[in-house]
Amino acid sequence: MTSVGFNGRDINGLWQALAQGAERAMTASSWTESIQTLLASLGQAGGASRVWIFQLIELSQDTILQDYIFEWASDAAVSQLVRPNFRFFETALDDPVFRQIVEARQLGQGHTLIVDELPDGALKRNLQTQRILSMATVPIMLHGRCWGTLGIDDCQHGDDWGEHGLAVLRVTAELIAGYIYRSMLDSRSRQLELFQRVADCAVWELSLQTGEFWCSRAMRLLLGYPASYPHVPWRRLLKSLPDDDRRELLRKLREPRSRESAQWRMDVRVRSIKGTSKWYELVGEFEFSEEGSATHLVGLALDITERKVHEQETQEAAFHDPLTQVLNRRGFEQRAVESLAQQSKQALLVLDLDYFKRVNDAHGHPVGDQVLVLVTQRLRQQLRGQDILARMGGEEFVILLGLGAPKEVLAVAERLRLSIADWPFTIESETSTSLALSLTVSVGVAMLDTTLAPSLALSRGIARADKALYQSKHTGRNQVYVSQLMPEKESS
Ligand SMILES: Nc1nc2c(ncn2[C@@H]2O[C@H](COP(=O)(O)OP(=O)(O)OP(=O)(O)O)[C@@H](O)[C@H]2O)c(=O)[nH]1
Repeated sequence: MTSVGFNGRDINGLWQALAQGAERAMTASSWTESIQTLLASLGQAGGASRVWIFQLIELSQDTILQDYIFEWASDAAVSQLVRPNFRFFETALDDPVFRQIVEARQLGQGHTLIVDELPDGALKRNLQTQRILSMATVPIMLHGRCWGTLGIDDCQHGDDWGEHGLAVLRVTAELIAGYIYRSMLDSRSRQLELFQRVADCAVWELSLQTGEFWCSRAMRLLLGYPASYPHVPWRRLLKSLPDDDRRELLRKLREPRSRESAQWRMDVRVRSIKGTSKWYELVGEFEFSEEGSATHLVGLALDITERKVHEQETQEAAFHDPLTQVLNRRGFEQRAVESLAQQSKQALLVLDLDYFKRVNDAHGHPVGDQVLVLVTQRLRQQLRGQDILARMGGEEFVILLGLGAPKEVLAVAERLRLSIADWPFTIESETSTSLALSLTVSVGVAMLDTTLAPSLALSRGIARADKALYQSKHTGRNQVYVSQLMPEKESS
């Protein structure tokens, strides 16, 4: 290998200095210190006057705006970093040689110049003002674009740095690009973590082709993994979802996508490895290959547990009776329709306390309230898990029984009636002695026509059970009346 470059520059010495500089730069406390270390190694080994970095700020048709941001100088006398004319300095591109150099730099090309050999013009004058005899420059490329320029000035020798000299500079520029890139990533990830903390969200990315999954530290923490945990596999994440959420998620991922329907969202419950469950809103956007097929889904996971709990509480409140805690009319209708859609044989019972007004009138509304709570408890004790009990309003209750045989339905209705009538309700009072109140209930029964749509079967069933209740009330109360056990006989 050639150890000496053009005009006696020791290229091997330069490589060696670069390698040593890069090693020292690894232990530097910051990226700027790493760069400074490299520049110094290069400058000293190359016998240069200055090694510098200009950052490209803006390039237009006619001018280039740059900033002098790093420098190693062999001597304070040749240092230019602190000079005000190098702070955000704008240079016209009217010198053809300079324009050509700037344009070639954008494409990644380096240059070596001997100032005396340059044609007269702005560039030559400019370099002569700085007393430069020879120089070499290479671009620092980031993401394929020219981020800035690394240059080496020699104010003592007018030597060509040659291809070997440029090669050393190019490798140095590559190392510098690595430091800059790392520092950018570092500060971006800090910003990201901060954003995620403030917004209570995490970032994730899924490859639709390989199933490879990446999630930010914030998400690993949310899932209960230690911050240092390197990678949460997609399969493991899927396992932490309840079955129905997992099925829905996979289904939604398989839906065909186009660039016009790139947006994606879903609410899921996720169990952390500590066993706690949380709600997340996943919002994402598909990325596409050049051929137009979806390749990745990239998105945010927002913790919406509080909102979901609140929604559930609001829904609970909207579907339940606050006094007795059983379903209200709305809740009953919803649950009953769901139940009818699943189970065919069902009977409907409407129960209304007899002369309940007297309880309120004699003992006051609060006592009436206590009775309603106790009545609900007694009714519930007679029912099975799949039966649906609701308070329709006032002192009226409704029950959807998961039974179809008329005899069994009647037996339950009778049992319910007796559970109220058979023994008095004891009402404890703080101010007076406890009260024992005897009550009875009238019951109307209807078998549901399960050949009808659930909501129609239900509304017709309620109407018939109401009629039966009316009959029960007007023929003496405290009894069970059955509308007609077989719905088809109703019209006869
Ligand atoms: N304490 C209390 N009373 C209620 C509540 N809702 C309705 N009521 C009362 O229930 C009573 C119902 O009276 P009525 O409709 O005349 O019926 P009843 O006295 O039970 O007589 P029958 O049904 O004909 O046997 C009224 O006094 C209502 O004020 C409630 O939430 N709490």
